[in-house]
Order: sequence, then structure tokens, then C-alpha cells
Amino acid sequence: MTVHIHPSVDNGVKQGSGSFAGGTLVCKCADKKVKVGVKGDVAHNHACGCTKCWKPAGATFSVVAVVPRENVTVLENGDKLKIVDSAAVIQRHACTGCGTHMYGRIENKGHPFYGLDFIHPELFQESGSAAPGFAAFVSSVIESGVKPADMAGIRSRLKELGLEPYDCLSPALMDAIATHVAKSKAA
Ligand SMILES: N[C@@H](CCC(=O)N[C@@H](CSCO)C(=O)NCC(=O)O)C(=O)O
Ligand SMILES: [Zn+2]
Ligand SMILES: [Zn+2]
Repeated sequence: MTVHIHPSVDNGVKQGSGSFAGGTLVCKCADKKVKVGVKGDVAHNHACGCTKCWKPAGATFSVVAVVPRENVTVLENGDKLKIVDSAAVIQRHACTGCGTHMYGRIENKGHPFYGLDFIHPELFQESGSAAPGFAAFVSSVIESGVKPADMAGIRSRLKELGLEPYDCLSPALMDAIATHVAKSKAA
């Protein structure tokens, strides 16, 4: 069985240049494209199997990374953006023309990841941004219709690609969340 993860990694994970200075995210509309500027490189880039993150057609996983919210600016056609689910922790601003999620923002100042926006690096018109380094919420692909029997093959392909599979976030990010919670409780 051929396992498709995401078009940007299916032929191998392409490493970043290490000096990506930022770029422009572009939606998939034929005209009046939404453009979002991002300063600097992305961090914590990962494949995500959750049902909430935007995936291109045919992909099983999204590829999503974070950038400081102050580094994100809507450049063109921002009137086409609409929040997908205002009750979600990550408020995903999507193009109403093509459905592409352009950036996801956390407005809860008490959230461990407040200050970081979630973006999809494949939308950069420039190449060289940091590559995905792990896979998160892998078991969640079952919620999107993947057969449980296919999970062994999916996890094996993720490992082959160097994207260690986790069923939540990576240990480093889970530790960061727990540290934030512990400090909040102590305060
Ligand atoms: N099983 C659920 C999991 C959804 C989920 O918790 N997703 C994470 C990761 S998104 C990027 O890594 C999350 O933090 N979500 C917050 C939000 O989406 O607002 C499912 O698959 O739906
Ligand atoms: Zn669009
Ligand atoms: Zn996700």
C-alpha cells in the first residue's frame, strides 16, 4: 500500500536553508489571492493529523509550524478571510474563496502558546523555510476516516521520513505546556 502523508513530504523531507528570512503565504484562489507576510523562519514545524488543521486535497496530514504573532501581517485581500471556528483555541483565519487556512491565532493570553501563530509553510511562495521535524496527533487521522488497520503503515512511513510519530505533541512541546501550567498554578 502506498502511504500518502502530505505532498510536501511524500518524496522525502526537504531540509530548510537555515537562513530563511521570511516570505509570503499565498492562498489557492485563481485571482484576488490572499497574501500574508511572515518575517523570519518558522519553528516547531510538524505534520499534524488532527481534524482541525487545514490539509491540501488528498493529504492525510497537515504540515503546520509556528511564528511569533507580531511577525505576521495580512498583505492583500484580507477581506476574504474569515475565522473558521471562533470557539477553538487556535482561531484559524481561512480564505472564503478557496478554504485555505492562512494563519491560526491564539487570543487566550493564558494559553501556553499565546504569542505564536500557526501557519502552513507549503503556502510560502519562497523556498527554504525550516522542515517538519516530527508528526503530532497521529492517531487523530482515524477521526478523519483513516482505517485503524492502516495506522501501522502510516507510523512506519512517518518514521522512514524522519518524522517521529506522537499521538499528542512532541515531548519538547508537551514539556513546555506542562511547565507553563506548573508556573501558572504556582503563581
Ligand atoms: N483529536 C482532536 C485533536 C485536536 C487538537 O487538539 N489539535 C491540537 C494540535 S493543532 C496543531 O498542532 C490543538 O492544539 N488544537 C487546538 C485547536 O485546534 O484549536 C482532533 O483531531 O480534532
Ligand atoms: Zn483563496
Ligand atoms: Zn492540528
